[in-house]
Amino acid sequence: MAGDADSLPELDQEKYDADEQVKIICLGDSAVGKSKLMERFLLDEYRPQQLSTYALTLYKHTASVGNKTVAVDFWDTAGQERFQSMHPSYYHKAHACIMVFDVQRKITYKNLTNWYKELREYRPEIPCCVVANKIDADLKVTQRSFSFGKKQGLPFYFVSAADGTNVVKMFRETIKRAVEYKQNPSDFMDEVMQELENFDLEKKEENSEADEDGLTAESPELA
Ligand SMILES: Nc1nc2c(ncn2[C@@H]2O[C@H](COP(=O)(O)OP(=O)(O)OP(=O)(O)O)[C@@H](O)[C@H]2O)c(=O)[nH]1
Ligand SMILES: [Mg+2]
Repeated sequence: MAGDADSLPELDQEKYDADEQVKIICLGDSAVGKSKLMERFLLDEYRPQQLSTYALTLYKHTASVGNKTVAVDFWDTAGQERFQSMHPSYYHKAHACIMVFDVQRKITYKNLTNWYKELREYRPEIPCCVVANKIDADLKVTQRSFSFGKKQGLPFYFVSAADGTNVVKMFRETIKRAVEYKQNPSDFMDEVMQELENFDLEKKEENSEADEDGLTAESPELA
């Protein structure tokens, strides 16, 4: 389920037999609970102690959206200050973003501005949401209003990776928005990518139809 930088070649292998495939990234300062949220959603369990995420963890998940099977790649990385910003490949081809802060540390909320700015440099249009984590530690915070993202119309969730509040809802809605975005990209480059992907699929289908007819690319009939 979880991998690390060493298992990255896996990305190049044949993808799942899914109708759709999306990549969702997670941003936020160190220790806001990004990894715990993913663990909670994917494994539905929570281990209180963990070392900081070292480099990159890739979680693979299969979801159902409507009548479609969707293969989801969740990318999780350490948001440590020591990295300052993410490598561009982290953003590359992402279809949605989850931005997390810790309700107990104001600075992590302030830093959302920087994360958001960087996200928009690479991915100007992808759906994004703002997640206030660790509400189990102080339920009163849910009465406060956090205006970051309101102007941009970003969905906002109060969640807790520790007790699971709103975690499934937040992930499910994000997956749905990622799929919608992939199908109707508003970014020019993404439109091109989607066209190419459709073209590839059509080609594959044509080839497999030809195979069924006993024809292969080498067949003289196709020459
Ligand atoms: N009380 C409480 N603690 C939490 C919650 N989520 C995470 N934590 C704790 O916060 C710490 C950091 O969680 P991680 O998931 O490792 O944070 P991260 O954002 O992945 O951190 P990096 O990998 O360093 O970027 C851990 O000690 C968790 O146990 C939560 O919902 N409530
Ligand atoms: Mg982590």
